[in-house]
Amino acid sequence: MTTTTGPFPGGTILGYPRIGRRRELKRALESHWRGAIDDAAFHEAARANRVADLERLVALGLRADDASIPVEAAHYDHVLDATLTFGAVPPRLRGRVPAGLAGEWLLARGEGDDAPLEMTKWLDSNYHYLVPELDADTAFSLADTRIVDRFVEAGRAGVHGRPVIVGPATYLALAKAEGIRPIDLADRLVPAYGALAEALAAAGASWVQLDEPALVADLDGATLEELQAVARAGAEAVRAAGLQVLLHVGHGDAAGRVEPLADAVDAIAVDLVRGSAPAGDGPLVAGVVHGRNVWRTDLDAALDTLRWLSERRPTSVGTSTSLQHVPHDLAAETSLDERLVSWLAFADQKVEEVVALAAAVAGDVDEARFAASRAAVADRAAAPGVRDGAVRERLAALPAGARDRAPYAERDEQQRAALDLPPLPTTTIGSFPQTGDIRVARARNARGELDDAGYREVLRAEVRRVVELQEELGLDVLVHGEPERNDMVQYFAEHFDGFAATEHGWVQSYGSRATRPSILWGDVSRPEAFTVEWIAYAQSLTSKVVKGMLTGPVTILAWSFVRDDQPLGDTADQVALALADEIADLEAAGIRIVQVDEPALRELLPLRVEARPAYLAWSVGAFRLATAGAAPATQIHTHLCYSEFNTVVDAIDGLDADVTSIEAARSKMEIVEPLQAHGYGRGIGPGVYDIHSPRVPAADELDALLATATGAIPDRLLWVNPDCGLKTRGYDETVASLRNLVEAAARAREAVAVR
Ligand code: MET
Ligand SMILES: [Zn+2]
Repeated sequence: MTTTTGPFPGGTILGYPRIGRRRELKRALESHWRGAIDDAAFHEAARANRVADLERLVALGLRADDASIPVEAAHYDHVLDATLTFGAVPPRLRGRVPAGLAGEWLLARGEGDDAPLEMTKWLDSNYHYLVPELDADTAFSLADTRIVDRFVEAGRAGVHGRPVIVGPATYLALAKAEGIRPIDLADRLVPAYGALAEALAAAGASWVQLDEPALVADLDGATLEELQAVARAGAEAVRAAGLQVLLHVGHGDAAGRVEPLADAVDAIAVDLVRGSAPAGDGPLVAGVVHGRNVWRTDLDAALDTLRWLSERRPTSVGTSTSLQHVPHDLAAETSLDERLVSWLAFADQKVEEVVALAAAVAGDVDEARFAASRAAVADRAAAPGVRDGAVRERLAALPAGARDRAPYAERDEQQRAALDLPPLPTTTIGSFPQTGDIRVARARNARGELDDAGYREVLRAEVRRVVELQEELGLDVLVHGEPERNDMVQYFAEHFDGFAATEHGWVQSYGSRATRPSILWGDVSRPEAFTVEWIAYAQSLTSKVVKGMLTGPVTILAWSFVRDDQPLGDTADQVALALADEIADLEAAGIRIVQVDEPALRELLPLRVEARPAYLAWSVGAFRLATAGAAPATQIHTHLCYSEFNTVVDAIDGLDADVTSIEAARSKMEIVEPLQAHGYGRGIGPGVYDIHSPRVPAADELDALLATATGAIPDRLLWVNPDCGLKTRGYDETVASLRNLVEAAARAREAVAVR
């Protein structure tokens, strides 16, 4: 049993996965959206999932009676929960958001002409939250009681829990607003937190967790002093209702950022995996168990830290962030290598680590558990594959210039001669619609009902269809369509040494969507070529040039669970060399253009300004290492999407790709101006077709976007392409959209020819 070492419980977690051990919440959401279940059935399924999780946390050893257990579990998104709780209806929907689930889905998913709230990545994670939309008329009140209701529900299940909500500083820092800075709405928002706290106090709550990760990030929308002032006001409003406040920052180094708030809160939860303890002697929840990665905690090292801290201040054991970023339970994995399993901890195992550490701090050391942790740490350090001599020697022996290609002018000349493309060449980003037939064939192949030869024939037929379609549409640079890829990272992980794939390791990406990140556990290399077969087959079907298609090192790291025993940059370089081998084989097979996608380049950008130059140096360096071996006549493309790239134009230039396609349609070509200002001098394809929507872009829309592009980018550099891959779209809308795109490019070509 854990004991209390301070005014706060001895051990806690800052949040838990909400999608359900078997993705029960996903199924409930999608059934409700389909109309297969009614509101009552949805609420019952969501309730059952929440209560099962609470019971699980108690069974794992968290105390049920002292606010150790966080109570949250949003239906769709925790930022949306705050939006609904405080009635922050987007101005464009004022007076039109129905009560209950219908209103929640309207904000989350949109309906007809009403777009949903925009979706953006949560801090530096791959989780997407719904961005609050505010304006000068936004008023806040306690408009929805879900936070209180869930606390009461937990009580009925025997758990005196700790309600969790995004704090006001972070809520406003992550919001967008028309005509006003969101942070300037704090005076209106804070009293609503007070009202919520009063309702929670009336329901019997003792502690409230305010999540304020914005305090450890450098964000454009507010200064640190402003964020601190708003966070303080929020905490004071909650305390005024008689509740105790746990301020949770997590997500990086809180030292130097939260000290001024110490007197306004009752405990601070910080990330000690990525940061250090803030100064002071106030109660700390020491986040020594990593909430964002899947490695087993080194319990000895963690206990040392905890003992040192607890001699100086009241200290509880915690996770570095919510556990929502890791899968539920390692025990669900039946096909992972046993040795690898012994090095890992998913959410449930991390809860057990917290409980064991809390007991140890209180003097009750579970020797067997500590011994097992020690053995795992030692075994992992020495295991074959974790360090591969050949990979390490190759990296250590990289010649000077291993990251440099020939000067662009020389490449450009050779590529123009080799490729013979028209001005404003048209292309796509790689994937074509993943049809139901392909998915069924893949599933049947996995179950052994369709043999490998049969599966390959289904895929080859799809490649034929995609090549024929592109020829018929008149695209200039063709792709094979990526039918063989379930996922643009997992497919690479499956073909590289040093990676493992899980069976049930789902992590929520947004709403009902989850991904299954691969685990990068060892030194990475590529045993044999794996994309060449598909690209070369596509090239054999056409006289037009077919682009090879690879996923870049940064994106492979960003969308996997990555080893924590060496710098990320070293791991990225290993992946880069594996990709370089693939590029060499593509060239040898006669492929003249290779695209290396880096959609996550911006996502991994550190939250703190001071850490950004080092990140950009290694990430850009890894891309260059992957591509520098290509012959000058081979055209290297890259593709960037999912983010606002305006702030990293230098890094985009640093990639030294010959052609960069970049998401731009929804932002109306916002990126072209910074590129122009920078004097960007290589090929660029700002996306003109927003593939995130089923809408077919109309001719005049495409003409307008292309006019903006041709106005800012020299004709000889401009490419015409969609924003991103087409794999989530249907064939009908894809064909219609690409037809319009090719026609618009032809019109733009004529217009630039007469200038
Ligand atoms: C998220 S970026 C996707 C790029 C990939 N080549 C595709 O077309 O699907
Ligand atoms: Zn993309």
